[in-house]
Amino acid sequence: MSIDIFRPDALAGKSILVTGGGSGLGKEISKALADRGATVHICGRRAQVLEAAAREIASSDKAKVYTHVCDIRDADQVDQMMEAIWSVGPLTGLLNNAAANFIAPTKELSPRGFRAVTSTVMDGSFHVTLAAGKRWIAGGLKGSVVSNLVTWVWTGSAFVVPSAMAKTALHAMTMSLAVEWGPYGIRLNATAPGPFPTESAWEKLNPLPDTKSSATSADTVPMRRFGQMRELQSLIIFLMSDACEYLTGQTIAIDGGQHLAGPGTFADLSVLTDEQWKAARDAIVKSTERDKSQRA
Ligand SMILES: CCCCC/C=C/C(=O)SCCNC(=O)CCNC(=O)[C@H](O)C(C)(C)COP(=O)(O)OP(=O)(O)OC[C@H]1O[C@@H](n2cnc3c(N)ncnc32)[C@H](O)[C@@H]1OP(=O)(O)O
Ligand SMILES: NC(=O)C1=CN([C@@H]2O[C@H](COP(=O)(O)OP(=O)(O)OC[C@H]3O[C@@H](n4cnc5c(N)ncnc54)[C@H](OP(=O)(O)O)[C@@H]3O)[C@@H](O)[C@H]2O)C=CC1
Repeated sequence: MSIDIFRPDALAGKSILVTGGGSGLGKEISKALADRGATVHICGRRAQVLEAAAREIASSDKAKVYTHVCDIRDADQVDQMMEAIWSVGPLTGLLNNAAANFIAPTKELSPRGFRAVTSTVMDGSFHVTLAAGKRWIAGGLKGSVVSNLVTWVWTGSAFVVPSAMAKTALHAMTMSLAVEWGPYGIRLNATAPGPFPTESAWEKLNPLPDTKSSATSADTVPMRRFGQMRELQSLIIFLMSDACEYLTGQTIAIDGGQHLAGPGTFADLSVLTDEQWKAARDAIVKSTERDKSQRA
């Protein structure tokens, strides 16, 4: 079980927008931010979901939580939301967390299917980042943007191609704007979580129990377990805090090593017994001795 190393006031005075904060990881992260003293704004397309989430987030503390019905694919709606937020007070942080995804053979995707994912993940996150960034720059304010990405930004992934493409675009945005907006004191970082099961993601990525992918299995993770919410919460509290002001442009994997344990590596040998390792060594020594005996 991971421990909580943060003071209750670690984020006092911060005001953070979590897109897609009404469900899944966004809601759990919002709770952690509010618990550390941040004012939290959450947005999504479903008013009822947001209201229920706000009650949960606020109940964990005397937190200030604001809800905004906003489809981030629409830049005008995003701008109206930002005006409403700034009328309460400027943001200090933004978590790009809202996403759309589903598994599908790429050859079956229609243009609308492709855009359903990319317009949310890439366009939507860009609209929100730009709307916050230009207000920070105009006001001479610092800001911290964190985007929840995925390890496919390094590996790609079959059968979720629009998501892999759009998340990789945000990885590029993170590196690019870290440089362009660094002089204004605006930091951009990203997380690349491994499997942290949520209802919605598992419905879209794991719809058939008998054909479960290794991507959503704990067996393929070197740590042999799913991520714990506390672990992702801790990373994002840290990135949103003033503890790491020199940290920018980075995408940080938090996946128990899963993306490093691909089939092109020897990760699967971790199941070998001591006896099998001894037999392997004996076989290698034998082959080396044969090679040596043939040398001049
Ligand atoms: C190790 C684990 C890593 C996990 C990493 C990442 C995880 C995630 O990001 S999980 C996030 C999951 N959450 C969501 O997806 C929530 C939001 N999702 C949605 O709103 C819907 O599921 C949506 C993506 C389908 C978008 O909804 P909407 O904008 O209302 O779009 P439509 O229903 O009108 O559909 C548009 C278009 O897409 C086609 N389509 C939908 N589902 C599929 C599918 N399973 N396969 C192929 N195509 C699909 C649909 O047919 C429409 O196209 P047309 O038929 O051409 O009109
Ligand atoms: N769960 C996991 O294991 C992993 C998740 N991630 C990433 O973490 C993030 C959260 O995932 P998770 O919590 O599992 O998924 P959820 O589906 O629970 O969360 C997605 C959220 O985005 C919101 N959303 C979707 N489309 C829009 C839109 N157009 N405008 C505004 N809000 C929108 C949804 O609300 P509404 O439908 O009401 O609009 C929902 O609250 C995603 O970026 C995902 O890619 C990355 C790696 C692993």
